[in-house]
Amino acid sequence: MDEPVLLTGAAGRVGQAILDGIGDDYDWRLFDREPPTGDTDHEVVVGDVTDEDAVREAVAGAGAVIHLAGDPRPEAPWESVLRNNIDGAQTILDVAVEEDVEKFVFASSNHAVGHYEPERKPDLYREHDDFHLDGTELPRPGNLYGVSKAAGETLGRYYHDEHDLSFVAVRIGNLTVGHPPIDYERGQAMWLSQHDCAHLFDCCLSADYGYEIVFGISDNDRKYYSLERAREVLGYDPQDNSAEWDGDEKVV
Ligand SMILES: NC(=O)C1=CN([C@@H]2O[C@H](COP(=O)(O)OP(=O)(O)OC[C@H]3O[C@@H](n4cnc5c(N)ncnc54)[C@H](O)[C@@H]3O)[C@@H](O)[C@H]2O)C=CC1
Ligand SMILES: O=C1O[C@H](COP(=O)(O)O)[C@@H](O)[C@H](O)[C@H]1O
Repeated sequence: MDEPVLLTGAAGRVGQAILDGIGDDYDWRLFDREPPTGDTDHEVVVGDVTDEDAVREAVAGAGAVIHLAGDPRPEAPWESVLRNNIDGAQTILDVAVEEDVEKFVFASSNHAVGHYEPERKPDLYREHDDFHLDGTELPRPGNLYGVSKAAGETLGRYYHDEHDLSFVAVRIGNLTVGHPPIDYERGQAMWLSQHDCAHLFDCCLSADYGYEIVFGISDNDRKYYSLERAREVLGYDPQDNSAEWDGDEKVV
């Protein structure tokens, strides 16, 4: 991609994982309401994703947007997800279309489908269980944060259908850097390693697609999210698996 890639929420955990992995591979423009704490060689715009003027400055000339900025807390209150996640997503999608952005990558979440779990857990989190979600199922959010992520996916559907924007929602599992979550079966089922995270978002920038929903997890034996669509459409080829770890030690 010749044009800059706008990375919103760049100062956060997922943003850092992406920059650590593929920071040298694109011409990045970073956007966050928090100024970067360390030195960066990348262009930086500080602003709020609900501020249309700041968003326009950030989006102008970008070929693609990875939109991470938002409230990531599963327990976040409605006021916060309404503003930061739903209004923020609509603001930047609208500007992205006006500014002729080609691809829009949206950080959705496992919590958009969290209510498939209560009656199936804990078996669902174990290798022997064969229940899988594949991204074609209806959202069943497990909390208001999940509702905001389902709303972001639906906003993307609208901007794709109405304005032909290429849109992919990545339902990120549990990004944990260094090793999978310890003593947490749900987290091990949906672990996304730092390496696989950067690779997946790289795929989202390189592949051609119309509207997609994929799951953003590593190739964990315990997984109950299918990786087929991410493999087929994006060329995602995850290298990590929480089963290869015993606590914080890699044993395979
Ligand atoms: N970390 C994870 O395992 C998962 C993350 N996600 C999603 O990925 C995205 C990034 O998550 P993390 O990096 O973990 O969160 P984080 O809290 O570490 O980073 C979010 C960044 O967005 C910025 N931000 C928040 N609201 C903003 C606003 N209104 N305007 C401008 N900047 C704003 C914050 O300053 C922060 O730097 C979020 O949308 C989250 O919902 C989804 C599933 C799992
Ligand atoms: O969407 C998110 O999901 C992960 C995993 O959820 P959890 O409830 O099993 O911890 C969470 O860690 C992350 O903060 C959140 O943004």
